[in-house]
Amino acid sequence: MKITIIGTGYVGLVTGACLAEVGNDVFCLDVDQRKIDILNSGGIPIHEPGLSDIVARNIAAGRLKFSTDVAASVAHGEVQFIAVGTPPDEDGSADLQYVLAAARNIGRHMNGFRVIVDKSTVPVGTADKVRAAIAEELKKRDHNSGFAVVSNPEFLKEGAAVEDFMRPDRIVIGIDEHTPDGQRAHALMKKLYLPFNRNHERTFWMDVRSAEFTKYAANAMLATRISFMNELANLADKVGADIEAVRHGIGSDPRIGYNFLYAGCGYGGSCFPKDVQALERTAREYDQNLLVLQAVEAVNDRQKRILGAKIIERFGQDLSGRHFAIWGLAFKPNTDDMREAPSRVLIEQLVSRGATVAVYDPVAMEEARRVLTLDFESRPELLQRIRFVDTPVNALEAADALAIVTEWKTFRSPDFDRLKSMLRQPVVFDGRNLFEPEIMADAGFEYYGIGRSVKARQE
Ligand SMILES: NC(=O)C1=CN([C@@H]2O[C@H](COP(=O)(O)OP(=O)(O)OC[C@H]3O[C@@H](n4cnc5c(N)ncnc54)[C@H](O)[C@@H]3O)[C@@H](O)[C@H]2O)C=CC1
Ligand SMILES: O=C(O)[C@H]1O[C@H](OP(=O)(O)OP(=O)(O)OC[C@H]2O[C@@H](n3ccc(=O)[nH]c3=O)[C@H](O)[C@@H]2O)[C@H](O)[C@@H](O)[C@@H]1O
Repeated sequence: MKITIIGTGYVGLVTGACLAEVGNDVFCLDVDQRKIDILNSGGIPIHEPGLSDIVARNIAAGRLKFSTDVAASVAHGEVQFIAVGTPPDEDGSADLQYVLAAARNIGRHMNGFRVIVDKSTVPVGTADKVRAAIAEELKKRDHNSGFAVVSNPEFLKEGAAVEDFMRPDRIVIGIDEHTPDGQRAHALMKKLYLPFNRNHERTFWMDVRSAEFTKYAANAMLATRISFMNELANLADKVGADIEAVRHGIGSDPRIGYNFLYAGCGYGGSCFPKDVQALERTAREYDQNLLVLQAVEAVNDRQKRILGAKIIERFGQDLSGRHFAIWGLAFKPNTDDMREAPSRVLIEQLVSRGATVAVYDPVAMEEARRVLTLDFESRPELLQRIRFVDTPVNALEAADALAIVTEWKTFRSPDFDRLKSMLRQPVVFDGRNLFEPEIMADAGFEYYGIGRSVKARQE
């Protein structure tokens, strides 16, 4: 099938590459010339395991193209995926300007039946706005090709995006099928996703609004689990319980399960923070307050400061003359994405109190340098206190303590003797509970996990 993907970011690029991989002829559009140039010269603008192989293979096979040519992109695909960003607006609602710009472009150029698929995460009711934007442009041109707007939210995780797309838990498709155009869209979407349903049927067909809502409900539920555990972890620290033991104890109940219950230094990324806010905002438009989600957000804001708070409690409010090593900058492992990363909050907490930091991440160094330069644009003297180093060991030199923010696999089994000898004091703040408190204590470390206070248990 001929497919167009509008927006060649994390979701658009993965969707385009994976749909090409199963034999479709895919045209990827982006307004960012730099991104398109990188892709056309054989590069990949993001770090995503497995993606560069798929992209290279499908470019070579002639099934995957990248361009900034809007008219050509609309002419290409009978199915047009909108996968542009939906960042938070000032009031927390999803900013739909990119989605609606994409829709208007389709209306301006289409010359035949088109299925427009909202892949971006968009609030309930957005498909109606997309439909209206396209209809308005068609009216201006006095043109009346048929079209249908479909919701097909994406559930992939960064760092595992290719695997998640190729082997999804579920495919959610919302179509209002009461029109012939809707029925035609159903047939096309069914054909498109056939290769992903071979092992067993994974598609859930529903109305458009329910599909739009499903995406927010999924992210809100996952964020809730994390904040719930983080809040309990902070209590566990006080009462001398071990949140990891508690996770095992409750996760064994199949109604609860083990996944997404890891306490840590807060969730980041481009999606949980903005999607929780956007759902709250939607509710307010309907005079409803989502009290649980308000708490989820507040707990997460506090949790992102938990490592800094523990460091301040240990070393005092004034950190001048102190130096800290930070391992992990990306918001999660296997990505270079720094959006809403907890590392940014910790770094700000430390350098604004006079400390210097040496920071290391296996893949996000370049992106971290870019993002932190922007974070400290108005306070360049604080940026001077950040040293970017090229190995985890180099970060440790003369540090008063090590703080771990991202659970990269390479951090899991360090040479503890070397670690101890390089740190000025053997103090470790583990924001992702990578290590066992008892083992760390036996090895002579002063160890602070999240919800795993050994000290409290020993007292
Ligand atoms: N990043 C993730 O893991 C996931 C993201 N989502 C959702 O997917 C959507 C996209 O997210 P990302 O891929 O992370 O965003 P992104 O920021 O990586 O990519 C968006 C791309 O759209 C391009 N763009 C903007 N306006 C355009 C236009 N009018 N025409 C063509 N291209 C245009 C931008 O230049 C950018 O390259 C968001 O709604 C997000 O919530 C959903 C599931 C997972
Ligand atoms: O809508 C989206 O963009 C995506 O958002 C998340 O994916 P992602 O943000 O890529 O990464 P996650 O693995 O969900 O991690 C998000 C954050 O939560 C944190 N986390 C995750 C799990 C956990 O148990 N504890 C915890 O603190 C991670 O460290 C990370 O900062 C969802 O998992 C995807 O299903 C969804 O498609």
